[in-house]
Amino acid sequence: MTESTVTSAPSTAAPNHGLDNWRELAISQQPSWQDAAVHRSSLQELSTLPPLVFAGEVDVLRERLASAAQGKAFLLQGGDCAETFDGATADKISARVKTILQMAVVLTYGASLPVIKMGRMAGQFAKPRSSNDETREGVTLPAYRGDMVNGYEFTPESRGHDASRMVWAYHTSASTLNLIRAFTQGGFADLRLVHHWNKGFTANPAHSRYESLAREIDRAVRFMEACGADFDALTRVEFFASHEALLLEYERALTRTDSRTGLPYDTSAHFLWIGERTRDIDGAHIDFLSRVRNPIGVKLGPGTSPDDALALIDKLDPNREPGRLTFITRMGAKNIREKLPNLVSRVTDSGAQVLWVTDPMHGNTVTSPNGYKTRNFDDVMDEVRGFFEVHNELGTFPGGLHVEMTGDDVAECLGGADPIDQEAFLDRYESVCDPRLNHMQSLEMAFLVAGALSRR
Ligand SMILES: O=C[C@H](O)[C@H](O)COP(=O)(O)O
Ligand SMILES: C=C(OP(=O)(O)O)C(=O)O
Ligand SMILES: [Mn+2]
Repeated sequence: MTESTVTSAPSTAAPNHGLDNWRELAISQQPSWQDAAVHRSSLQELSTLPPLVFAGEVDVLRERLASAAQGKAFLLQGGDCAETFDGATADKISARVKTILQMAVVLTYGASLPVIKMGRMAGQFAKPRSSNDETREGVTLPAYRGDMVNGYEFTPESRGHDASRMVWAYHTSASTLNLIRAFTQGGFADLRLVHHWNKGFTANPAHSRYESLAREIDRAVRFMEACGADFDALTRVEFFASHEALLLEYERALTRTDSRTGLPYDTSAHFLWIGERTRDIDGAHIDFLSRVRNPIGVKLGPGTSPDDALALIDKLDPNREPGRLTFITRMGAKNIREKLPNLVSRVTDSGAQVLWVTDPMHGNTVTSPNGYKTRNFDDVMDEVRGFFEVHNELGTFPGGLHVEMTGDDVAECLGGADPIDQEAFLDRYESVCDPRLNHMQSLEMAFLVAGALSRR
């Protein structure tokens, strides 16, 4: 692993690589901190804390993503819509990592490709919102913007924007990442163990339609065993951390100069993405992320024109560097077959090679009749199918899946083979922002996607 130097105060770091240009540009979705002194001291503290990831790991990820862009690997990126500080417990973190590892084994089999495992974890604490405020029973307060900004509790104190939460987010990210590293390096990721967990999924009669694929995987594992495969070498996996780079002050304070290359890396995570609401081509987010060496994602909604996509490539990946840029499309099941082909064709014709990933969640959000923000499992799967159809038709690579999911038995998305109905929301809806696939729905999606990948 490579050492990165730790700069003292970011604003005085030299050379600066234009890392503060964003401060002069239009910026949206930022907090209004209530206490200037706390704001100053929090950023000062963040700028001296150790990096959360190392530049060498970030470089490895860029290589992995480059192979996914060429159809030689597949990205699985998943986790909460919004992580919470209270939710950073051993049980919840292990359940999420476990579910991602289980999904990855199924996808590896289906795709016959390495699966790059990445959590929306260890830093996914800031949320862009459609509205600045929330009204409940006649009382209006600032909207919840993620634990890095304010609390979910609906009181004026909790909803105030408190900059010390950025430091809290750093420490929660550090402890989450530490546990993820321990699990994925310490034996928890053993292929035999993960395979054993997956047997629990098909034991449920509701999942009998997935039995034949599960049996095939079982036979493959036995075949490996019979051939004398070294299972002890399969007890560790690479696992990368990612989040939306929304609060640029936080990202800036954790950006450090790599001592090997002298180049800036945002050490808050391996991979950062820019959301649909903050990808203004002349805005602050695009400018800042264009200047760090990490692989970058951009969410593309149904309103994205091919020219928008080409302009993003020019800004974020001017050298057309393999693995640098990932487009995460979130068109909605109704739009994807109409909107995606032109986008992909124009980008492909331009000679750029980006990694195409589907986020089948954010274009399919609806309100249930009993008032919960939800998604239908069938709509989510329809968008995934549309994504594969479009890429198959064009001969391009459907390179990955980006999902909001949890390892817990929550009820937030409707449907699935063992269906969740809206009545279940009353007891088991836990998300503080968008609805997530629960453990079983996540595995079901992996089985369905594995089927699609194996038919390619
Ligand atoms: O996760 C994405 C956004 O933060 C979320 O969908 C916004 O939700 P809202 O429309 O309820 O603000
Ligand atoms: C905010 C998110 O998505 P989008 O930018 O696609 O709306 C998200 O991924 O939680
Ligand atoms: Mn979300």
